Amino acid sequence: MKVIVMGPRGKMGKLITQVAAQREDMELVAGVAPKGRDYIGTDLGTAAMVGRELGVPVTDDLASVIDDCDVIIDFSTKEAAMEVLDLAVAHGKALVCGTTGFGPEEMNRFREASEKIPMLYAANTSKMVNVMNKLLEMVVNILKDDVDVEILEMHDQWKKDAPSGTSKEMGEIMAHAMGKELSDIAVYGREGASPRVPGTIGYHSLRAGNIPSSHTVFFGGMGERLEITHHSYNWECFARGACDCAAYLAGKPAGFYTIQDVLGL
Ligand SMILES: NC(=O)C1=CN([C@@H]2O[C@H](COP(=O)(O)OP(=O)(O)OC[C@H]3O[C@@H](n4cnc5c(N)ncnc54)[C@H](O)[C@@H]3O)[C@@H](O)[C@H]2O)C=CC1
Ligand SMILES: O=C(O)C1=N[C@H](C(=O)O)C[C@H](O)C1
Repeated sequence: MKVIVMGPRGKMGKLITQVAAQREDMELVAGVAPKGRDYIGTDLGTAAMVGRELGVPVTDDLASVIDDCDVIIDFSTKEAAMEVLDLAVAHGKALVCGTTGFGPEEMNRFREASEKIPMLYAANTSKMVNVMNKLLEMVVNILKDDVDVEILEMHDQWKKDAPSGTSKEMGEIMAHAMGKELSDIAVYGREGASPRVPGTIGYHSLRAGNIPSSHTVFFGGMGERLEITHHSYNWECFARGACDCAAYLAGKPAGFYTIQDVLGL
């Protein structure tokens, strides 16, 4: 599978390049970075600190290399992601997008694109987080309105979006299990929102240091509390999952795919 990685000097792009470079089923054909970066034109292996040259460049022009690839892996920014999406559709290329921070309009654009290309969107490519999502669905199905649901997520100080894409996905899964729309029941922060309205899902975001990613869902009952938590120690689990998602798209027809499909959940 021939792969282009967006943002190969970014936190995720670098790790994805390193993981893809080790895989027998993947061949990196280019990295794409924003214009003006001093590493444009250098070898992708050097730019992404793979430990060896890969013999392919970092370019600032996706259009000039896109026909060489089978799939694009994009963990960049929500603005860049829309440009990548348009080019992937125009050139009929598969796309894995793990970027977060999108609103409903942008998510609809991914859905529309999936009529023309194999499109996989995953706000979290960790296997364990997606197992956790199944547990959350199960808890809500069993406990229903007997519990108050609050989500606390922690990330590094540089993260651009809040709440995290993962916590939005978790909220959507639980709201769906409650037969509700997340937009009708989400409460962001607690200031001005106490006492608690039953049946809502509370959101709390913490940003500090270089915390990789933590998500805890609290189910508050009477005289007891259940907490389900995922901690990542670094970003490797997400990079491995991203490459698994790309490999899953090999030979797939146009359609909207998720990491649940990849993991068979
Ligand atoms: N789905 C998942 O499991 C995960 C998703 N993420 C998401 O991935 C995104 C990126 O996260 P990080 O790597 O931490 O950010 P980062 O800021 O370290 O990296 C972003 C990269 O995108 C590049 N970029 C920006 N505009 C570009 C353009 N027009 N063309 C090419 N490259 C461009 C930047 O140069 C930078 O290298 C965020 O939205 C984050 O929430 C992060 C970790 C896991
Ligand atoms: O920015 C991150 O680091 C992460 N972003 C994703 C999110 O917004 O949920 C996934 C993971 O939490 C790491």
